[in-house]
Parts: sequence; structure tokens; C-alpha cells
Amino acid sequence: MLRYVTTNPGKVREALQYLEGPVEQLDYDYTEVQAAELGPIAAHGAREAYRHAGEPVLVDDAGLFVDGFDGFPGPYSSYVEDTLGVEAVHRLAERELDDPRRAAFRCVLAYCDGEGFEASPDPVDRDDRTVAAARGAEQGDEETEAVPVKLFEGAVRGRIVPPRGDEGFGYDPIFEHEGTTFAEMSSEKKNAVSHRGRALAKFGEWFAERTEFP
Ligand SMILES: O=P(O)(O)OP(=O)(O)OP(=O)(O)OC[C@H]1O[C@@H](n2cnc3c(O)ncnc32)[C@H](O)[C@@H]1O
Repeated sequence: MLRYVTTNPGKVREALQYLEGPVEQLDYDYTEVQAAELGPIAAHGAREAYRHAGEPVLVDDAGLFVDGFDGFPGPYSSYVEDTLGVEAVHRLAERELDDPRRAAFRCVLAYCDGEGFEASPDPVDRDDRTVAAARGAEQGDEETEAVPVKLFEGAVRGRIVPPRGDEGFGYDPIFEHEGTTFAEMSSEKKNAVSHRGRALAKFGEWFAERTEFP
């Protein structure tokens, strides 16, 4: 059984459309370490969630990175949504930045089942570079850090616009991709182009190979 670790029901809706086989949400609030990138946060979360669950886990860390704000709110997206709110992020961008207010959604999925993985033969494989960065950035005890984690990243570019649409969650109403906000898309349509959809597709391919041919 694979546990998709999140407290966010919006993420679960999207992920369950992609993941095959036995998957269940694990509503577990892992510690979000402070880091400038999503990789170390997701990797740390996956190790902690694996320790908690004792079963294979997939952690999903995501955020909105606004180019003109040097990537802010990025890893702080959740805190900013809870404090300022999504519409304030749009108002701030409109006040401070010229149009088009370019931004990207990023998602990092971190898989951990306590076992080792073969290193990728491609030295420029971004996933493995991020894993290395994640290891370096962690402050946990040595035994915990030694548990391998595999990362899968997805990103999508768009622009910050006044809120439109009722679907989705979080920053979806203010993120426009090719003329449509994510909150104007069904979850199928969003998955087909989104940061999470892209990361899930990479994970799904890797996981199917791993489980079919152990
Ligand atoms: O950590 P978990 O429990 O998974 O739940 P969370 O909602 O806090 O998850 P993140 O830290 O990954 O999310 C950071 C913020 O980005 C938002 N977010 C993440 N993915 C999103 C998406 O696909 N569309 C819109 N907003 C998203 C989300 O609502 C949070 O405010």
C-alpha cells in the first residue's frame, strides 16, 4: 500500500487520478524544515512520514514562485496563503510588477520506502541533484539522513491574474496558463498540464517499473 501524505484534500483529488494500484491518503502533518527549495522540505517530510507510517510514502510539496519577487512565496506559499491570502498575493503583484506577471507552480514528490535505489546513470538528472542537495540541507540525525529518498519534480509556467474560477484550491484562481486559470479547469484538465500532473507522471512511470520487476 502506497500512502500519499498530505493534509490537503485538493491534492488528493488530483493525485488519485494518476496513481494506480492501492493508494490511500495519509493525513499526516510532517515537519516542514526551512529551506529555499522544495526538494529538501519534501525529502525530510518523506523520511519522517516513512518513520511514522512504516509503509511506502509519497510526500507532495508544492508552491507558487513569482518571477518578479525572486520566487516568493515559493516554499512559504502555505504560510502566505494562511496569513495574507491568495488575493493579496495578486494585489501585491499588480501593484509592484509590470504585466505580464510571470510565475511558475512547482511540485516535488518525495518517495521513501526505506530501501536503496540505484543512482541514475545520467549525471545531469535533476532529480538526483535535488536528492544530493536535500541530503546536504538536512539537519536530522545520521541514521535518518541515510534513508534514501527519490524525488520527482514538475513545473508549469503562467502568470498572476485577478482571481477567476471556482475549481481547484489554493492559488489556482490567480494562476493563468495559456489563457485559462487553473480554477477554471476541471482537475483532469489541470492534471494534464500542471506541476503536480507532470511530477505524478514521472513518479508513476518509475514506480510501475519498480513494482512490476522487483
Ligand atoms: O503540506 P500538505 O499537508 O501537503 O498541504 P499544504 O496545502 O500545506 O501543501 P504545500 O505546503 O505543498 O502547499 C503550499 C501552498 O501552495 C498551495 N498549492 C499547492 N499546490 C497547489 C496547486 O496545485 N494549486 C494551487 N495552489 C497550490 C497550497 O494551497 C498551499 O497554500
